[in-house]
Amino acid sequence: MNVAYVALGANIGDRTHYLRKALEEINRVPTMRITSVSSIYETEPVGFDTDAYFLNMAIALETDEHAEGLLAKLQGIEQQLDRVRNNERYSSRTIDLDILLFNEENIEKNALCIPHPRMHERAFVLAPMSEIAPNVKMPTTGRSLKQIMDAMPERLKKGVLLWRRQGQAEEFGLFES
Ligand SMILES: Nc1ncnc2c1ncn2[C@@H]1O[C@H](COP(=O)(O)OP(=O)(O)OP(=O)(O)O)[C@@H](O)[C@H]1O
Ligand SMILES: Nc1nc2c(c(=O)[nH]1)N=C(CO)CN2
Repeated sequence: MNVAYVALGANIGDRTHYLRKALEEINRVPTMRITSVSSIYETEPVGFDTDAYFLNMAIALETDEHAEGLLAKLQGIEQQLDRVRNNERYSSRTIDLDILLFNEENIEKNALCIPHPRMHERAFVLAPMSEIAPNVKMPTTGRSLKQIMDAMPERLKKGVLLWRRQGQAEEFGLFES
């Protein structure tokens, strides 16, 4: 059994619909089981210019898939949930599912880098991750996610606001503790 952490992001369309559907679709795959779900944060877009704010969250899951298999399943769910890809570096999306960590593995392939190479500099990833995995360490540096979040400059954190607290989103079902 493998343990993976996945970041979810949505900034166009009915954002909560897409987050909820992504959680449902992940849990429907027989080889994947969600074990924790963070709060949802509303976050200022980072790295590209748009007025469409994101909803971001993170989940932990157990899976029998290896990392590439998990990526393929998550990409299938992105496609099913209206994700349109274009040639731009970053663009708005109905749903984004990124693998952050997979056990304590370091993977550096063209199509798959784990830990996710930009996770340590993204408050929209670290805020939800430091709720569900505060003591989990980056296999690269040995620093815990909470340590990294706490050390992050205020200017990077200020675009990340708690939007719906963990456990208070009944319609997600999965939030029930
Ligand atoms: N850890 C990872 N999780 C998901 N995709 C990854 C990962 N590492 C590499 N990739 C590759 O990145 C490609 C682009 O993914 P995507 O379009 O979701 O990027 P993005 O979310 O826009 O940007 P970012 O990677 O900065 O979050 C995917 O096709 C996938 O092969
Ligand atoms: N706030 C926010 N900004 C982003 C996000 C995201 O999920 N949230 N994802 C990106 C590419 O993955 C680029 N910028």
